[in-house]
Amino acid sequence: MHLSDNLASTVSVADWVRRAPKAVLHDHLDGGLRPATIIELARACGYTGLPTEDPAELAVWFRDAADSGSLERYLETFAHTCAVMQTREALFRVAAECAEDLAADGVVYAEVRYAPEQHLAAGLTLDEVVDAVNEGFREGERRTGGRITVGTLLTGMRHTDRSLEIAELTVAHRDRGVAGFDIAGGEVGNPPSRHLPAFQHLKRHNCHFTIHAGEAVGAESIHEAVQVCGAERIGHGVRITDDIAEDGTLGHLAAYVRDNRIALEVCPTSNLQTGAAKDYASHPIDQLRRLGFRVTLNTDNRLVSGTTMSEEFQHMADAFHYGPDVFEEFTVAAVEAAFLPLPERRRIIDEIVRPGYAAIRAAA
Ligand SMILES: O=c1[nH]cnc2c1ncn2[C@@H]1O[C@H](CO)[C@@H](O)[C@H]1O
Ligand SMILES: [Zn+2]
Repeated sequence: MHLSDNLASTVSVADWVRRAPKAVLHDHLDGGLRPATIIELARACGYTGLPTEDPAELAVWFRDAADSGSLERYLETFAHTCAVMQTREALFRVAAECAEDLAADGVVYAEVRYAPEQHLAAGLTLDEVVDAVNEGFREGERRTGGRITVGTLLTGMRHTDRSLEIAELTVAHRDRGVAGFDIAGGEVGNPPSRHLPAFQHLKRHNCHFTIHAGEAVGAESIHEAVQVCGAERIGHGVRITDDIAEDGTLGHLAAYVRDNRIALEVCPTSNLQTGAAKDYASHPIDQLRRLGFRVTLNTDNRLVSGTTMSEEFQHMADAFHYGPDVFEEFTVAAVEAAFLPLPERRRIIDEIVRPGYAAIRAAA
């Protein structure tokens, strides 16, 4: 089946869904650019590889090209976005617009990730990349009048050998806009344990990290991420269902993940595109939430997956008849699992998330 028909740009989003306060923990900076910005940046830097110079066509191109049933092909599309994100100005602009776009969608807290090593082609240093992105996010927060708080996660790529360096970069920039670390990229053949020195460095420095696992590879990848590497959250993690019997009985790994409240950063539309799930209605998110897992709902890549937080919410509302209570649960779960100091998490939940959902219920 070609999945485009299911994809987000065709969904009609209810007004309350747009207004609902949201938190996103899993959103890639280089997977969420505005199409018109890519085209302008490509002209400015002389990149001639774009498949089209029409913004609407470009948006459709990304979504369709990524809609392949394979994670590897999904990831190929990032060559175009990374190509235009090589200067201080480009990184600043993309980050500022990211904050604006998320805030306009009702997102009040975001952790946005990217791989600094993919932005060195025009001569920036790793530190300059991180500074440019952070400054862009501060500018974006300002433009939204403080309606959103954004932290970043620095991603090491699974197929390269720079993860320790990126872990060191994370520690160096912590408390200055960087909230934690992540590992991403093709999962097959690149188990997280390859990057053990990076995780050990982060642990030694009491630094937060999440790992993409259980997307293209099954439960063994999640086991490594949690038990060998020590991940606090799991990117995707949907294939934890490999360790859950038909009748809902949990195996030891699934029980460990649930009972330790290890958050799953679930991204339904992305899962449909990469073949990690068949369709929205059979997506394991509902089963996982019923079994008591700490489930969070995320975009993964707004451009590449043709989605937004509101659209992910709406797809789940359509598939599982979720109302405000379930979205409040997902949002509180996300803030509880955020790489933020506990008082700050509590403030966002008590002062923004709970009152926002109370207002939605009162208006219904
Ligand atoms: O769902 C995903 N699984 C694995 N890797 C991903 C996913 N989405 C994006 N990236 C990879 O992460 C890099 C840094 O942001 C992107 O360039 C892309 O290669
Ligand atoms: Zn991802």
